[in-house]
Amino acid sequence: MSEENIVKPNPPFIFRWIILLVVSLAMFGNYYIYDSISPLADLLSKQLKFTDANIGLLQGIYSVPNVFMVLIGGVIIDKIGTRISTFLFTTLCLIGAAITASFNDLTMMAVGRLIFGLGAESMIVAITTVIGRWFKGKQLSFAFGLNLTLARLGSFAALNSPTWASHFYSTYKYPLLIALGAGVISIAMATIYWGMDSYAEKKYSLRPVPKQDEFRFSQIFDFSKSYWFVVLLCVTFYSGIFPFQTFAVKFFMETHGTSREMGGFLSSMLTLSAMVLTPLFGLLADYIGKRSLLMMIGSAFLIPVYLLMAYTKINLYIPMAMMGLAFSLIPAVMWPSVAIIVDESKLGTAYGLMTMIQNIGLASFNFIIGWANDFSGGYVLGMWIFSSLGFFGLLFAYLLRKSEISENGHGLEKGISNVIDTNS
Ligand SMILES: C[C@H](NC(=O)[C@@H](N)CCCCN)C(=O)O
Repeated sequence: MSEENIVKPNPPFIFRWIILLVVSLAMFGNYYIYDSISPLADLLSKQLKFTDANIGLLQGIYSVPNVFMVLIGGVIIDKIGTRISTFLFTTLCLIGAAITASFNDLTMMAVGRLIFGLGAESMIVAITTVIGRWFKGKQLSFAFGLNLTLARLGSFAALNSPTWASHFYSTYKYPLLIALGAGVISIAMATIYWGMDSYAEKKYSLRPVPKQDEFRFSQIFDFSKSYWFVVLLCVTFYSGIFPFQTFAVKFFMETHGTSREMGGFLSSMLTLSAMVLTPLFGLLADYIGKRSLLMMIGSAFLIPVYLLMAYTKINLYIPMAMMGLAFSLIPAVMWPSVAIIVDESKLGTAYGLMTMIQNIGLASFNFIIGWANDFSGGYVLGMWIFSSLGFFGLLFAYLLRKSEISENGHGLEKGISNVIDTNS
């Protein structure tokens, strides 16, 4: 019998979950490297005399290549496959982390962060494609939720490294070497994934990699108003979170007198709450619908938190818990909303475009806030900028709701409970 005629069995159940674990650990390393700068900010400014604008540059430059890269990253993944592309993008992350850890001048450290950024976002897209391939028609949303939880564990570990790796915080260099170690974990996992996926292709019957429409500029004009409100909310929301985290530890230390350990822990509260609550809020939204309303509530939480921290001596757990709620609620509802609003054939373009615009915001606001801190000699101006971003987020979520409850709505406000009601 020829090899083509042999009917291959489906992969065993456990194989799929091991693949998920392996690629999620690769993403753990990616998120660790991304968040390794913020707990170091005060050391960089003391030992290397970096300004806040320099620190903003180190974080913001990650996003610069992604303004172009995420769009072509999808095409590369389609062309060369998920195994090679995951390995290639992860290698870029590792090289970037190695360069950042090897130099002590701003230019070369920034080049390292740029190369890391070049690989990191496309690596996330490649891993998302892997999960889509292995879990489509199975427990896809749950698998994505677990993947994000393990990835955020990387952020959590990095932000709390001043506690569990306190001995290494005598110089900025050692924590960057730990981040390089996280990159080594990523490349090891990308290699194991390559081996497992090749083995599975020979032994088992697998779904083909789902093809997405290639990006065509004209498609942008086909997207609905609701899609654009989600994109605008995405860019304002994430610009109010990730660039805040860039300076958070230094801000807590200098303005609220916390230790570096405590500052790192407070910042990681966002990540911790998102690890636990994001899948739960996802379930809530699936059940009750009301997605734009939930995004309005999440945005409303954000507006006062920065001003509370800038002007009062409030217990920092309170604003950070409010921010943590927003950081759990909005992503849980926002990313899946795109799949409801946009036609499946354009989903790749829709997510690519959204991530591209998100990265424009992340780059700009890391630079702007760093500059604002240096210019004003404090953090109040930056906190007003963040609070305004919260206000615009609320406005876009409100406009989204208006559009969704009109006759042009896409069903964002409908949940499983409505379907049950209608059917009963
Ligand atoms: C799902 C979402 N991911 C992103 O926003 C990425 N484009 C950027 C991740 C930056 C590294 N922490 C998220 O993490 O909420």
